[in-house]
Amino acid sequence: MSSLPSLLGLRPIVEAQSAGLTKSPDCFPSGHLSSMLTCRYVHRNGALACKTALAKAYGRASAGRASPNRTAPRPHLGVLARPGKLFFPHPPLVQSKQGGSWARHHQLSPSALARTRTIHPLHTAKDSRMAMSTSESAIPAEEQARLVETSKRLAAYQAVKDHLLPEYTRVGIGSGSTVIYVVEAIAALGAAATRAMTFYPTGAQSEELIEAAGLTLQAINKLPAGAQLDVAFDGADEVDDDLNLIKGGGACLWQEKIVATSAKQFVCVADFRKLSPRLGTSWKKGIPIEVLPMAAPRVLDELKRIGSHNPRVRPGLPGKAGAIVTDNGMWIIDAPFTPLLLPKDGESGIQAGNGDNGVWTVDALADHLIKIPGVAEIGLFYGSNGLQAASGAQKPVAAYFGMADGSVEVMTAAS
Ligand SMILES: O=C(CO)[C@H](O)[C@H](O)COP(=O)(O)O
Repeated sequence: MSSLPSLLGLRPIVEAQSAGLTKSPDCFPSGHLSSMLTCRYVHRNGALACKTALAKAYGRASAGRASPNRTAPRPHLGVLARPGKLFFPHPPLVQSKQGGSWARHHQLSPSALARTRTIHPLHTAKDSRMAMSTSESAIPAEEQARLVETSKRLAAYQAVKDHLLPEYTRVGIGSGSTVIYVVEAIAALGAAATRAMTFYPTGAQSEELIEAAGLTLQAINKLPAGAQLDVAFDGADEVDDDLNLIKGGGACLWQEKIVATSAKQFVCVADFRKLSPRLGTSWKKGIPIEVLPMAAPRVLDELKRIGSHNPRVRPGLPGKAGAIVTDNGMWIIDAPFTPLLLPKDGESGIQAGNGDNGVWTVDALADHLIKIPGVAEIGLFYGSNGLQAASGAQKPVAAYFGMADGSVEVMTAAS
């Protein structure tokens, strides 16, 4: 039997693009969301629908059969492939505005939904049924891991397609496993497209990625005074309804924040596991905080005082005995908190989110953490986004999520 990723068509999409297949011009608006688009891949002459074209182009039986007139089913957002449906044994917890108690749900808020559209690079009824019937027990671990990789790659290619314009010359490249696919997508554009571009890394890993892809590398401190990056791409550990992020799972958060805030547009790329109504619901390891090693004990004391549950210096094992040391010679403390509220949660008057009983809004906690002596930078990306601030925004203008059904959901910032 074909593997799920091959049914989802990841490689075919990538190969289709390099083989000259293009997206169908007849993308059509869906009935579910006004901005939702469903797209198909076709030959240049437009004669064949996606899967037929791919099977012919690559002789891959796994690309499946499709009638030329087949159109993709339109998934109902919030039902298909929500985080928690597939892989999280304990669904994310979100504070219910109505009852004031903790209620389980996976839905985006209406305002987040209104800012979300779904793109189906390649999608069949069969894929859709598979995604819907999938549960954590139904898919072997190896297949789950491949599905996640597929999702990351789909999101990366779509984000690069939408946000890397040919005239851009300065591009930020973040860190982590998803960014590998961002660099892959950029390199796939070819030397002619990227020759005039310079790429600015967020640490040792992305430096290597840029060099290995044959792209031009430049340190962020060489960005001329007053200049900005045209765009920066980076991953995230968790993304909430308002596009606040937790970052730093790979211990690169300090340089990541410098690069993100140096960009006119910061674009986040992730897989479906990262989409979360409130920060701290699915990412349970805590908020990464980069600290001066000598200050770590005092920072830990303060974190406990303000309600963090068991904050810890991140260990370097198995690779290194003792604490992890960042690219900047610092340590990382991971500080778990009760899921972080948004301003709209406070409007109900149920929770103030000012730290009482350890319950914080994202902004209030971030403002407090960054002022603790010895804290170099925090892994909360918050505040205004690139549409609201002329420069220096930490939040992305858009977050791309590769979904388990082979679609890409794009959540855009409010202006
Ligand atoms: O913030 C980061 C590293 O400091 C990464 O962007 C974040 O951890 C996501 O990583 P991945 O793409 O591997 O899931």
